[in-house]
Amino acid sequence: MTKIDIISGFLGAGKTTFIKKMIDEAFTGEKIVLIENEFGEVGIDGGFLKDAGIQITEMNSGCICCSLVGDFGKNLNEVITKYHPDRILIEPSGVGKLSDVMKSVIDIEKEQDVKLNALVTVVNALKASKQMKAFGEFFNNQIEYATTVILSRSQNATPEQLEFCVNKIQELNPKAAIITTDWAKLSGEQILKVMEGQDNLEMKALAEAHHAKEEAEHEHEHHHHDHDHEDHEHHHDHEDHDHEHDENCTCGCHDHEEHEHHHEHDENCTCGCHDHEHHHHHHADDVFTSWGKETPHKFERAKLEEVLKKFVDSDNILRSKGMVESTDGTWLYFDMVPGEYEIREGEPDYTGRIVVIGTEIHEDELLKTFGL
Ligand SMILES: Nc1nc2c(ncn2[C@@H]2O[C@H](COP(=O)(O)OP(=O)(O)OP(=O)(O)O)[C@@H](O)[C@H]2O)c(=O)[nH]1
Repeated sequence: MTKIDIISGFLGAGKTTFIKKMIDEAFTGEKIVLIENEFGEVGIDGGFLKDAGIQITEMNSGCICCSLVGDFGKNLNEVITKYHPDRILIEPSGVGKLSDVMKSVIDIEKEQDVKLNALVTVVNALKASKQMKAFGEFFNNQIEYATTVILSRSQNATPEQLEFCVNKIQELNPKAAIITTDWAKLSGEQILKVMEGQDNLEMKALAEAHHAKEEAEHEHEHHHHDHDHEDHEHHHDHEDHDHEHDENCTCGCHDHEEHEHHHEHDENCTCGCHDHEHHHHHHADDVFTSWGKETPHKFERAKLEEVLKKFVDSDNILRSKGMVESTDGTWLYFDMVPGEYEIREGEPDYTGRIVVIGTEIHEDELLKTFGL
Protein backbone atom coordinates (compact mmCIF):
# COMPACT_ATOMS: atom_id res chain seq x y z
CA MET A 1 0.00 0.00 0.00
CA THR A 2 1.45 3.33 -1.09
CA LYS A 3 0.56 6.36 1.00
CA ILE A 4 -0.09 9.52 -0.95
CA ASP A 5 0.41 12.83 0.84
CA ILE A 6 -0.53 16.13 -0.75
CA ILE A 7 1.47 19.13 0.41
CA SER A 8 -0.27 22.19 -0.93
CA GLY A 9 0.14 25.90 -0.22
CA PHE A 10 0.12 29.17 -2.11
CA LEU A 11 3.09 30.40 -4.18
CA GLY A 12 6.17 30.63 -1.98
CA ALA A 13 4.40 29.45 1.19
CA GLY A 14 7.23 27.08 2.06
CA LYS A 15 6.09 23.72 0.62
CA THR A 16 9.49 22.69 -0.69
CA THR A 17 11.23 23.76 2.53
CA PHE A 18 8.72 21.74 4.53
CA ILE A 19 9.02 18.65 2.33
CA LYS A 20 12.78 18.81 2.66
CA LYS A 21 12.51 18.83 6.43
CA MET A 22 10.13 15.87 6.43
CA ILE A 23 12.35 13.87 4.08
CA ASP A 24 15.38 14.54 6.26
CA GLU A 25 13.68 13.86 9.55
CA ALA A 26 10.57 11.77 9.22
CA PHE A 27 10.61 9.57 6.13
CA THR A 28 13.99 7.92 6.63
CA GLY A 29 14.08 4.38 5.32
CA GLU A 30 11.00 4.88 3.19
CA LYS A 31 11.01 4.67 -0.57
CA ILE A 32 9.73 8.08 -1.58
CA VAL A 33 8.65 9.60 -4.87
CA LEU A 34 8.07 13.33 -5.05
CA ILE A 35 5.79 14.61 -7.78
CA GLU A 36 6.42 18.28 -8.18
CA ASN A 37 4.20 20.52 -10.22
CA GLU A 38 5.71 23.87 -10.91
CA PHE A 39 3.47 26.43 -12.48
CA GLY A 40 6.46 27.96 -14.24
CA GLU A 41 7.92 26.57 -17.41
CA VAL A 42 11.37 26.23 -15.96
CA GLY A 43 11.77 23.73 -13.13
CA ILE A 44 13.81 25.13 -10.29
CA ASP A 45 13.30 22.97 -7.23
CA GLY A 46 13.99 19.56 -8.78
CA GLY A 47 17.72 19.60 -8.16
CA PHE A 48 17.63 19.85 -4.41
CA LEU A 49 17.02 16.22 -3.59
CA LYS A 50 19.00 14.66 -6.38
CA ASP A 51 21.47 13.15 -3.97
CA ALA A 52 19.02 12.15 -1.29
CA GLY A 53 17.90 9.03 -3.15
CA ILE A 54 14.48 10.50 -3.77
CA GLN A 55 12.80 9.88 -7.08
CA ILE A 56 11.53 13.17 -8.42
CA THR A 57 9.00 13.65 -11.17
CA GLU A 58 8.59 17.20 -12.33
CA MET A 59 5.53 18.41 -14.15
CA ASN A 60 5.94 21.96 -15.33
CA SER A 61 4.21 24.48 -17.59
CA GLY A 62 0.76 24.33 -16.15
CA CYS A 63 -1.30 23.18 -13.28
CA ILE A 64 -2.01 19.52 -12.45
CA CYS A 65 -5.50 20.49 -11.43
CA CYS A 66 -6.43 22.12 -14.72
CA SER A 67 -4.36 22.03 -17.92
CA LEU A 68 -2.33 18.99 -16.85
CA VAL A 69 -5.04 16.99 -15.16
CA GLY A 70 -4.95 14.06 -17.61
CA ASP A 71 -1.16 13.91 -17.63
CA PHE A 72 -1.16 13.95 -13.87
CA GLY A 73 -3.36 10.88 -13.56
CA LYS A 74 -1.19 9.06 -16.10
CA ASN A 75 2.00 10.11 -14.36
CA LEU A 76 0.73 9.00 -10.98
CA ASN A 77 -0.26 5.61 -12.35
CA GLU A 78 3.16 5.17 -13.94
CA VAL A 79 5.00 6.14 -10.79
CA ILE A 80 3.03 3.60 -8.74
CA THR A 81 3.53 0.77 -11.20
CA LYS A 82 7.19 1.49 -11.84
CA TYR A 83 8.50 2.24 -8.34
CA HIS A 84 5.99 0.77 -5.87
CA PRO A 85 7.03 3.45 -3.39
CA ASP A 86 6.08 3.52 0.29
CA ARG A 87 5.01 7.09 -0.06
CA ILE A 88 4.27 9.56 -2.83
CA LEU A 89 4.50 13.23 -1.97
CA ILE A 90 2.57 15.49 -4.29
CA GLU A 91 3.52 19.14 -4.30
CA PRO A 92 0.90 20.92 -6.41
CA SER A 93 1.71 24.27 -7.94
CA GLY A 94 1.08 27.14 -5.52
CA VAL A 95 -2.07 28.01 -7.43
CA GLY A 96 -3.50 24.52 -7.65
CA LYS A 97 -6.81 23.69 -6.03
CA LEU A 98 -6.40 21.04 -3.38
CA SER A 99 -9.86 19.57 -3.98
CA ASP A 100 -9.07 19.00 -7.66
CA VAL A 101 -5.75 17.31 -6.90
CA MET A 102 -7.55 15.16 -4.31
CA LYS A 103 -10.11 14.13 -6.90
CA SER A 104 -7.38 12.82 -9.21
CA VAL A 105 -5.91 10.78 -6.36
CA ILE A 106 -9.33 9.48 -5.27
CA ASP A 107 -9.83 8.22 -8.84
CA ILE A 108 -6.51 6.36 -8.68
CA GLU A 109 -7.40 4.86 -5.30
CA LYS A 110 -10.11 2.93 -7.13
CA GLU A 111 -7.56 1.27 -9.45
CA GLN A 112 -4.34 0.96 -7.51
CA ASP A 113 -3.17 -0.12 -4.08
CA VAL A 114 -2.78 3.40 -2.79
CA LYS A 115 -4.29 5.47 -0.01
CA LEU A 116 -4.82 9.21 0.02
CA ASN A 117 -3.16 9.95 3.33
CA ALA A 118 -2.16 13.37 4.68
CA LEU A 119 -3.73 16.58 3.34
CA VAL A 120 -1.37 19.32 4.37
CA THR A 121 -1.47 23.00 3.48
CA VAL A 122 1.43 25.30 4.24
CA VAL A 123 0.39 28.89 4.95
CA ASN A 124 2.66 31.91 5.24
CA ALA A 125 1.61 33.33 8.60
CA LEU A 126 2.76 36.81 7.60
CA LYS A 127 0.82 36.98 4.34
CA ALA A 128 -2.23 34.79 4.87
CA SER A 129 -4.82 37.45 5.35
CA LYS A 130 -3.74 39.51 2.34
CA GLN A 131 -3.50 36.48 0.05
CA MET A 132 -6.82 35.15 1.28
CA LYS A 133 -8.47 38.37 0.17
CA ALA A 134 -6.70 38.74 -3.14
CA PHE A 135 -6.65 35.13 -4.33
CA GLY A 136 -9.47 33.57 -2.35
CA GLU A 137 -10.53 31.06 -4.95
CA PHE A 138 -7.18 29.30 -4.91
CA PHE A 139 -5.97 30.14 -1.43
CA ASN A 140 -9.15 29.26 0.44
CA ASN A 141 -9.69 25.99 -1.37
CA GLN A 142 -6.28 24.83 -0.17
CA ILE A 143 -7.28 25.58 3.41
CA GLU A 144 -10.84 24.26 3.19
CA TYR A 145 -9.79 20.77 2.16
CA ALA A 146 -6.72 20.35 4.36
CA THR A 147 -6.72 18.16 7.44
CA THR A 148 -3.52 19.81 8.69
CA VAL A 149 -2.50 23.41 8.15
CA ILE A 150 1.09 24.26 8.99
CA LEU A 151 2.16 27.86 9.40
CA SER A 152 5.50 28.93 7.97
CA ARG A 153 7.35 31.94 9.40
CA SER A 154 5.28 31.72 12.58
CA GLN A 155 8.45 32.62 14.47
CA ASN A 156 8.39 36.01 12.74
CA ALA A 157 4.73 36.75 13.35
CA THR A 158 3.49 38.89 16.23
CA PRO A 159 1.08 37.17 18.66
CA GLU A 160 -1.74 39.26 17.16
CA GLN A 161 -0.83 38.27 13.60
CA LEU A 162 -0.70 34.63 14.61
CA GLU A 163 -4.08 34.70 16.31
CA PHE A 164 -5.68 36.57 13.47
CA CYS A 165 -4.30 34.07 10.99
CA VAL A 166 -5.51 31.09 13.02
CA ASN A 167 -8.98 32.62 13.36
CA LYS A 168 -9.21 33.16 9.61
CA ILE A 169 -8.13 29.59 8.93
CA GLN A 170 -10.67 28.27 11.42
CA GLU A 171 -13.43 30.27 9.78
CA LEU A 172 -12.72 28.38 6.58
CA ASN A 173 -11.95 25.06 8.17
CA PRO A 174 -12.84 24.52 11.81
CA LYS A 175 -11.65 20.92 11.83
CA ALA A 176 -8.09 21.09 10.55
CA ALA A 177 -5.22 20.71 12.98
CA ILE A 178 -3.18 23.92 12.81
CA ILE A 179 0.52 23.74 13.59
CA THR A 180 1.46 27.17 14.90
CA THR A 181 4.79 26.37 16.55
CA ASP A 182 7.90 27.33 14.57
CA TRP A 183 8.49 24.12 12.67
CA ALA A 184 12.23 24.32 13.26
CA LYS A 185 11.43 23.62 16.91
CA LEU A 186 9.42 20.50 16.10
CA SER A 187 10.81 17.18 14.95
CA GLY A 188 9.62 15.74 11.65
CA GLU A 189 8.19 12.82 13.66
CA GLN A 190 6.06 15.14 15.77
CA ILE A 191 4.69 16.79 12.66
CA LEU A 192 4.10 13.44 10.96
CA LYS A 193 2.03 12.27 13.92
CA VAL A 194 -0.24 15.28 13.52
CA MET A 195 -0.42 14.94 9.72
CA GLU A 196 -1.30 11.26 9.83
CA GLY A 197 -3.48 11.50 12.91
CA GLN A 198 -6.32 13.30 11.13
CA ASP A 199 -9.19 11.47 9.57
CA ASN A 200 -9.68 12.55 5.95
CA LEU A 201 -12.87 10.71 5.03
CA GLU A 202 -15.06 13.76 5.29
CA MET A 203 -12.66 15.88 3.24
CA LYS A 204 -12.57 13.23 0.53
CA ALA A 205 -16.35 13.15 0.34
CA LEU A 206 -16.45 16.94 0.22
CA ALA A 207 -13.84 17.08 -2.55
CA GLU A 208 -15.84 14.61 -4.64
CA ALA A 209 -19.01 16.58 -4.06
CA HIS A 210 -17.26 19.84 -4.94
CA HIS A 211 -15.95 18.32 -8.14
CA ALA A 212 -19.37 16.99 -9.12
CA LYS A 213 -20.90 20.42 -8.47
CA GLU A 214 -18.28 22.12 -10.61
CA GLU A 215 -18.86 19.65 -13.41
CA ALA A 216 -22.60 20.26 -13.25
CA GLU A 217 -22.11 24.02 -13.32
CA HIS A 218 -19.73 23.68 -16.19
CA GLU A 219 -22.38 21.76 -18.12
CA HIS A 220 -24.84 24.45 -17.22
CA GLU A 221 -22.55 27.13 -18.61
CA HIS A 222 -22.27 25.26 -21.89
CA HIS A 223 -25.98 24.92 -21.98
CA HIS A 224 -26.20 28.66 -21.40
CA HIS A 225 -23.84 29.34 -24.30
CA ASP A 226 -25.79 27.08 -26.60
CA HIS A 227 -29.02 28.88 -25.92
CA ASP A 228 -27.69 32.39 -25.85
CA HIS A 229 -28.80 33.34 -29.30
CA GLU A 230 -31.59 30.92 -29.98
CA ASP A 231 -33.85 31.65 -27.12
CA HIS A 232 -33.91 35.04 -25.59
CA GLU A 233 -36.27 34.25 -22.77
CA HIS A 234 -34.30 31.23 -21.85
CA HIS A 235 -31.20 33.37 -21.77
CA HIS A 236 -32.80 35.69 -19.25
CA ASP A 237 -33.81 32.78 -17.09
CA HIS A 238 -30.23 31.71 -16.99
CA GLU A 239 -29.02 35.15 -16.18
CA ASP A 240 -31.31 35.23 -13.18
CA HIS A 241 -30.05 31.87 -12.25
CA ASP A 242 -26.51 33.19 -12.35
CA HIS A 243 -27.52 35.90 -9.95
CA GLU A 244 -29.00 33.42 -7.55
CA HIS A 245 -25.72 31.63 -7.51
CA ASP A 246 -23.62 34.68 -6.85
CA GLU A 247 -23.04 33.84 -3.23
CA ASN A 248 -21.41 30.61 -4.29
CA CYS A 249 -18.88 32.27 -6.51
CA THR A 250 -15.39 31.57 -5.30
CA CYS A 251 -13.59 33.76 -7.76
CA GLY A 252 -11.68 35.81 -5.24
CA CYS A 253 -13.38 38.98 -6.39
CA HIS A 254 -13.90 40.89 -3.17
CA ASP A 255 -17.25 42.38 -3.65
CA HIS A 256 -19.95 39.85 -4.09
CA GLU A 257 -22.69 42.37 -3.67
CA GLU A 258 -21.38 44.17 -6.67
CA HIS A 259 -21.27 40.88 -8.39
CA GLU A 260 -25.01 41.03 -8.69
CA HIS A 261 -24.40 43.89 -11.02
CA HIS A 262 -21.48 42.18 -12.58
CA HIS A 263 -22.29 43.47 -16.03
CA GLU A 264 -21.44 46.98 -14.98
CA HIS A 265 -18.67 46.13 -12.57
CA ASP A 266 -16.69 43.54 -14.40
CA GLU A 267 -13.79 45.83 -14.91
CA ASN A 268 -13.31 46.28 -11.17
CA CYS A 269 -12.87 42.66 -10.36
CA THR A 270 -9.25 41.72 -9.89
CA CYS A 271 -9.71 38.03 -10.33
CA GLY A 272 -8.18 38.09 -13.78
CA CYS A 273 -11.22 36.51 -15.34
CA HIS A 274 -12.42 38.35 -18.37
CA ASP A 275 -15.86 36.99 -18.65
CA HIS A 276 -17.93 37.09 -15.53
CA GLU A 277 -21.12 36.31 -17.22
CA HIS A 278 -20.08 32.85 -18.15
CA HIS A 279 -17.25 31.79 -15.90
CA HIS A 280 -17.77 31.25 -12.27
CA HIS A 281 -14.65 29.15 -11.81
CA HIS A 282 -11.24 30.14 -12.85
CA HIS A 283 -8.31 28.12 -13.82
CA ALA A 284 -5.00 29.19 -12.45
CA ASP A 285 -3.81 29.51 -16.02
CA ASP A 286 -6.33 32.31 -16.57
CA VAL A 287 -5.40 34.30 -13.49
CA PHE A 288 -1.66 33.87 -13.05
CA THR A 289 1.08 34.19 -15.60
CA SER A 290 4.48 32.68 -15.35
CA TRP A 291 7.59 33.64 -17.21
CA GLY A 292 10.70 31.50 -17.33
CA LYS A 293 14.07 32.07 -18.89
CA GLU A 294 17.21 30.02 -19.25
CA THR A 295 20.24 32.23 -19.57
CA PRO A 296 24.04 32.13 -19.46
CA HIS A 297 24.04 35.80 -18.46
CA LYS A 298 26.38 36.66 -15.57
CA PHE A 299 24.83 38.88 -12.92
CA GLU A 300 26.33 41.37 -10.54
CA ARG A 301 25.01 40.42 -7.12
CA ALA A 302 23.97 44.06 -6.60
CA LYS A 303 21.94 44.00 -9.81
CA LEU A 304 20.10 40.86 -8.73
CA GLU A 305 19.36 42.48 -5.37
CA GLU A 306 18.02 45.54 -7.12
CA VAL A 307 15.67 43.42 -9.22
CA LEU A 308 14.41 41.44 -6.24
CA LYS A 309 13.87 44.60 -4.18
CA LYS A 310 11.79 45.97 -7.02
CA PHE A 311 9.71 42.78 -7.08
CA VAL A 312 9.23 42.84 -3.32
CA ASP A 313 7.76 46.33 -3.61
CA SER A 314 5.52 45.53 -6.55
CA ASP A 315 1.88 44.49 -6.25
CA ASN A 316 1.74 42.04 -9.09
CA ILE A 317 4.83 39.84 -8.71
CA LEU A 318 3.95 36.96 -6.43
CA ARG A 319 6.96 34.73 -6.74
CA SER A 320 10.37 34.67 -8.30
CA LYS A 321 13.11 32.12 -7.96
CA GLY A 322 16.08 30.74 -9.79
CA MET A 323 19.81 30.39 -9.99
CA VAL A 324 22.27 32.40 -12.07
CA GLU A 325 26.00 32.65 -12.45
CA SER A 326 27.51 35.74 -10.89
CA THR A 327 30.22 37.95 -12.38
CA ASP A 328 32.67 36.59 -9.80
CA GLY A 329 32.06 33.01 -10.95
CA THR A 330 29.97 31.89 -7.97
CA TRP A 331 26.35 30.80 -8.40
CA LEU A 332 23.57 32.82 -6.86
CA TYR A 333 20.34 31.07 -5.88
CA PHE A 334 17.46 33.38 -5.16
CA ASP A 335 13.92 33.27 -3.80
CA MET A 336 11.41 36.08 -3.61
CA VAL A 337 7.92 36.04 -2.09
CA PRO A 338 5.85 39.15 -1.27
CA GLY A 339 7.61 40.99 1.51
CA GLU A 340 10.91 39.12 1.45
CA TYR A 341 13.73 37.84 -0.70
CA GLU A 342 16.93 35.92 -0.19
CA ILE A 343 20.07 35.26 -2.20
CA ARG A 344 22.41 32.42 -1.27
CA GLU A 345 25.39 30.79 -2.90
CA GLY A 346 25.04 27.33 -4.38
CA GLU A 347 26.47 24.78 -6.76
CA PRO A 348 26.90 25.64 -10.45
CA ASP A 349 24.03 24.41 -12.60
CA TYR A 350 23.95 23.59 -16.31
CA THR A 351 22.73 27.07 -17.12
CA GLY A 352 21.13 30.01 -15.35
CA ARG A 353 17.39 29.80 -14.78
CA ILE A 354 14.87 32.42 -13.74
CA VAL A 355 11.16 32.14 -13.00
CA VAL A 356 8.71 34.95 -12.30
CA ILE A 357 5.03 34.40 -11.47
CA GLY A 358 2.48 37.15 -11.11
CA THR A 359 -0.82 38.57 -12.22
CA GLU A 360 0.08 41.14 -14.87
CA ILE A 361 3.54 40.43 -16.11
CA HIS A 362 5.09 41.29 -19.42
CA GLU A 363 8.05 39.54 -20.94
CA ASP A 364 9.66 42.61 -22.47
CA GLU A 365 9.56 44.48 -19.17
CA LEU A 366 11.05 41.55 -17.32
CA LEU A 367 13.86 41.17 -19.83
CA LYS A 368 14.64 44.82 -19.32
CA THR A 369 14.45 44.55 -15.53
CA PHE A 370 16.93 41.68 -15.50
CA GLY A 371 19.11 43.42 -18.06
CA LEU A 372 18.76 40.57 -20.55
N1 LIG B 1 11.93 32.57 7.42
C1 LIG B 1 11.33 31.57 6.84
N2 LIG B 1 11.47 31.45 5.51
C2 LIG B 1 10.85 30.42 4.91
C3 LIG B 1 10.06 29.49 5.62
N3 LIG B 1 9.54 28.63 4.74
C4 LIG B 1 10.00 29.00 3.54
N4 LIG B 1 10.79 30.06 3.63
C5 LIG B 1 11.47 30.76 2.53
O1 LIG B 1 10.49 31.13 1.59
C6 LIG B 1 10.95 30.95 0.26
C7 LIG B 1 10.03 30.03 -0.50
O2 LIG B 1 10.05 28.74 0.10
P1 LIG B 1 9.71 27.41 -0.73
O3 LIG B 1 9.83 26.27 0.24
O4 LIG B 1 10.49 27.35 -1.98
O5 LIG B 1 8.20 27.68 -1.06
P2 LIG B 1 7.21 26.86 -2.03
O6 LIG B 1 5.88 26.88 -1.36
O7 LIG B 1 7.78 25.54 -2.36
O8 LIG B 1 7.18 27.82 -3.26
P3 LIG B 1 6.75 27.56 -4.81
O9 LIG B 1 8.03 27.20 -5.44
O10 LIG B 1 6.25 28.88 -5.24
O11 LIG B 1 5.73 26.51 -4.84
C8 LIG B 1 12.37 30.43 0.41
O12 LIG B 1 13.21 31.53 0.34
C9 LIG B 1 12.39 29.82 1.81
O13 LIG B 1 13.70 29.84 2.36
C10 LIG B 1 9.93 29.65 7.04
O14 LIG B 1 9.25 28.93 7.77
N5 LIG B 1 10.61 30.71 7.58
